[in-house]
Amino acid sequence: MNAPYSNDLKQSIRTIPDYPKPGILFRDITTLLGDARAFRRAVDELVQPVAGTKIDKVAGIEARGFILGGAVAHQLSAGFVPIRKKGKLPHKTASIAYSLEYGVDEMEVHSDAIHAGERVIIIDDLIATGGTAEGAVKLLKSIGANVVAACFVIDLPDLGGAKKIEALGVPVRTLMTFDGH
Ligand SMILES: O=P(O)(O)OC[C@H]1O[C@H](OP(=O)(O)OP(=O)(O)O)[C@H](O)[C@@H]1O
Ligand SMILES: Nc1ncnc2[nH]cnc12
Repeated sequence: MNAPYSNDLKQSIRTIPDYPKPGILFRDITTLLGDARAFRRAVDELVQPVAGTKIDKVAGIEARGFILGGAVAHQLSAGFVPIRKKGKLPHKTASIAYSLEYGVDEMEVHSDAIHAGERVIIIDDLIATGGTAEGAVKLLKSIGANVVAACFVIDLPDLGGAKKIEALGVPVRTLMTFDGH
């Protein structure tokens, strides 16, 4: 199901040891974003599995999912829905607590961001434990979304996140994997 990726794309990711906590290998996409060809290629590959299908909205997860998700939404001629950290959205929200590889947090979405039954894809840069993406799936479903896919540039398969999301009935697409974490 996952798209083949070029070594070039994988090589455009920078790894920072012990950030933000000791023991974490942080996979930094700013180097991919700063490389025009890699950025375009990543967006094209994220779009490719759903191109030609009806996608009403792209939901991007703060913060790195905003950069990729905005570009994907534009390419699909879909709307964009921000899923934000607690306290940042001005109107009525739905919220959910979640845990991720290096912490716990709470995310929110505007309650009226989705019309019932709209077909939505989730975009983020990376899936690790899947806690963040699981929260996003549950949050979007709670406001009426039909979540048809969750798409990430990077999968850390040792942490099991992609399997967690597939178990919720949402297909997962990723462009590359990094073993270890
Ligand atoms: O699969 P998980 O273990 O849940 O981790 C993945 C999440 O962690 C990172 O975001 P982070 O919370 O660091 O936020 P940021 O994009 O604002 O830096 C990443 O962009 C994903 O959203
Ligand atoms: N290892 C990692 N690198 C970058 N972002 C992350 N989010 C969760 N785990 C991460």
